[in-house]
Amino acid sequence: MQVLPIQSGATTKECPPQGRLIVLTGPSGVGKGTLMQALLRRHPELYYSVSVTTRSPRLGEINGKSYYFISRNKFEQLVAQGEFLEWAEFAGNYYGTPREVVLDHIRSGKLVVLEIELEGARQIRATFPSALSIFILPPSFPELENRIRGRAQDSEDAIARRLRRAQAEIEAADEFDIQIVNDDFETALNDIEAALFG
Ligand SMILES: Nc1nc2c(ncn2[C@@H]2O[C@H](COP(=O)(O)OP(=O)(O)O)[C@@H](O)[C@H]2O)c(=O)[nH]1
Ligand SMILES: Nc1ncnc2c1ncn2[C@@H]1O[C@H](COP(=O)(O)OP(=O)(O)O)[C@@H](O)[C@H]1O
Repeated sequence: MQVLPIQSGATTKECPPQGRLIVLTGPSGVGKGTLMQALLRRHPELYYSVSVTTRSPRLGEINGKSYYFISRNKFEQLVAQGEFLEWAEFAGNYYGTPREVVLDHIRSGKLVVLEIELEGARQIRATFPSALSIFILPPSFPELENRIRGRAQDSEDAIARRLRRAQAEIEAADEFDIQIVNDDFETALNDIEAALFG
């Protein structure tokens, strides 16, 4: 007996585009931002959600591109108005994902990618069970410290806070759908692509 394919190409084309939320998380300094930039360069069709933060801009960061930089008062006002899909406090600053713009892009069929810390990623897992969550791991803890120091953009105090938090974050890796070790950069990038498009 001949087995026919279940779906023809024509049927697939008639389906409405399927939007999805993708979450990239992992400890500070593991390379999430660098991986995300490379991913966006290779796949301009992805929609990257620019977060809102109360942290001060680093050298070269542009308001509206890296983050929307706002005051704590303003952030708290936005929280009270329910403007965030998720938000968290990290190393003394607030970070949040704007709700409406993300939902609009998912509704219009886009793959929407978030690069956020652990607490926010947990909130997304709870509220969006269909989201794909990817946890990026460092090859080792000393290498993570090297990367944070190598970036040379944080004070000693901020580095210490990030490292303390990183240990606990790494222990949460298994809560997420996929774990990828960012040792060789190209390999890690290919692994993310495989998770998204493979
Ligand atoms: N929950 C949450 N975390 C965010 C958001 N935007 C960025 N983060 C995370 O906040 C942490 C600190 O970010 P940042 O100050 O830019 O430092 P870096 O990513 O460690 O270089 C990182 O783990 C980011 O992924 C957000 O909208 N929500
Ligand atoms: N696979 C890798 N091997 C070596 N260094 C890396 C790798 N991936 C990222 N880095 C470097 O590590 C540092 C931290 O990366 P970053 O993307 O800022 O991390 P995060 O966004 O997770 O805080 C940067 O200097 C970046 O160039």
